[in-house]
Amino acid sequence: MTARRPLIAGNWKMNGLRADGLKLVEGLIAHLREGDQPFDMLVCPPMTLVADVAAASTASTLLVGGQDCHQNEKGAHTGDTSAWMLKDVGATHVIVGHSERRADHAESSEVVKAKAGAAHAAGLTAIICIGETEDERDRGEALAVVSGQLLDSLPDGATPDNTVIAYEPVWAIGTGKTATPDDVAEMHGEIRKKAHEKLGSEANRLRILYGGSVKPANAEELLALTDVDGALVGGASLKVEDFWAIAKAAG
Ligand SMILES: O=C[C@H](O)COP(=O)(O)O
Repeated sequence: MTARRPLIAGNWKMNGLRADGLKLVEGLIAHLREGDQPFDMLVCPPMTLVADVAAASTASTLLVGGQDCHQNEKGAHTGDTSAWMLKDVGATHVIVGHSERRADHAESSEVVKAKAGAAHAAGLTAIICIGETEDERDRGEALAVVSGQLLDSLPDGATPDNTVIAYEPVWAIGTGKTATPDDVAEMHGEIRKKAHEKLGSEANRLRILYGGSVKPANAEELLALTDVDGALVGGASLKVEDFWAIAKAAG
């Protein structure tokens, strides 16, 4: 059995002015300094705060990431940010293919794959998000949709050291609904099985996070599942004590 260190990642989405973000990070760092923790903790603030949060975290174990990157290194892409720029200001990770970007910006798995490849080239770990809609689940297509997204979004050169997968059923995001532990266990098992097609036995080291209304009340049950190696948390990552309680559930 391969030991995988849990990753507890917070996606702040489009939330947080400078003072809020820095206060949140200060609270998390204070907790991290309480002692060695059996998990990695990552925050992904909005682009405006990545540099400040990274600077505030340098003397701690808190990791910092972006919420998206462009697939190119530089160029005429107004409003976009490259993986190299994130790396330059201290990020170590970047989320790609979040369902909100797939929906709001029509990002296909092909684009997500290119973004993950750019993240790797820049020296960042890509957190590739995959997940089915409620209609797809109702039609019995969840496993097929998620497997397809996984295989289509994983770039060549992906390894468990530069890639994390986040399974986020779209219908569970920000809704208070969570997939049942049985559904999550089945999906994560399937994702690992499919990952073997691309990564071979290295897939046993791949971290697969669950995301979708994770909160202190359900974290322990979800994080105890065999193939759940952490969480990608939205709303509850905006409160120090809630996010910390979720992380502690991983220990
Ligand atoms: O990236 C995080 C997910 O979209 C989950 O968000 P949520 O915890 O607010 O449901």
